[in-house]
Amino acid sequence: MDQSVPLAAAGLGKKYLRGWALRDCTLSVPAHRVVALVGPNGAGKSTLMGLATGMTSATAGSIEVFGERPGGRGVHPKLAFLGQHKPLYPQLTVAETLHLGGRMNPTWDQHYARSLVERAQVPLTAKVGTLSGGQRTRVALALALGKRPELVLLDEPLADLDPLARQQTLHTLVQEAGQTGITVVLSSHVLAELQGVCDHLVLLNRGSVQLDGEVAHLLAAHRWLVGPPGQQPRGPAPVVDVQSSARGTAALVRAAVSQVPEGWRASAPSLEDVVLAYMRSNGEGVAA
Ligand SMILES: Nc1ncnc2c1ncn2[C@@H]1O[C@H](COP(=O)(O)OP(=O)(O)OP(=O)(O)O)[C@@H](O)[C@H]1O
Repeated sequence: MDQSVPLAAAGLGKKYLRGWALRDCTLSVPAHRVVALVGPNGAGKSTLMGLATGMTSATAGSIEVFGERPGGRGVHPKLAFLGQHKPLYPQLTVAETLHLGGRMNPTWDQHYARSLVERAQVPLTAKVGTLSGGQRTRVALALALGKRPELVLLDEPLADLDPLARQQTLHTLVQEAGQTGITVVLSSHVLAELQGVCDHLVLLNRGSVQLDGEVAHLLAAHRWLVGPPGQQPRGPAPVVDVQSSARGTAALVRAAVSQVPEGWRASAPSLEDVVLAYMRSNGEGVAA
């Protein structure tokens, strides 16, 4: 029971009738970080968030939010969750929605919630049902953050936004996280936009944790090697994934800069390169 750790799981498993959605997951989300939760469709990201909020219960192992097991008293008071389907009433105005948020949350900060929608230029008098997808997301985000949580779980909150709205919403989120010190866990399939936004990464694959660490450490621990076609890089560096074509071979390896095999060129991978290589290795890549 460590109350300073926003989210921790040990041997966590969730089994549905069709099989295990999560299996033997052990992870610890550090405080004051923006954490990317990534993985292919069906990897177990939403299931993990459902377990953290107490919406569903574990079949095996344990999960704790600030040292407490979810369930019983409802969502932990320090936790806010925003799911793929934003829980907004279309017939209410934005101002009424925020008012309702205040009635439902004892820790509500009306001034802050209002400033978030105003900064996003969402009209307070507009009915929620008339807003664009992007505007609705900003209202839902204000509802989540207005509760002044210490941990926010966002399950693909940007999925229905255009690229500019995604960028602006992410920017707001990171800015708020930096200023308030909250921990944000954000699931997303758009890997390219996570670099520079997230400082910690958890990759789920087939219900298990495949990568879990600081983004800077993960990037420093991998190299992208390009070499002759039809060859594998030789040397001590463990290979995560290799892709070959008539033009050459590209491999992601776990290695420091100095360990470059002869005939190969090394470069720094992007976060997207690293995540995709581990996803392609289908759970069999070398764990970082
Ligand atoms: N209520 C449920 N009943 C039965 N199986 C479920 C249920 N919810 C999820 N699953 C299964 O559990 C697995 C993990 O699903 P989950 O929604 O957690 O994955 P995800 O990583 O969030 O996927 P996506 O990226 O597609 O949203 C999938 O195989 C899914 O079919």
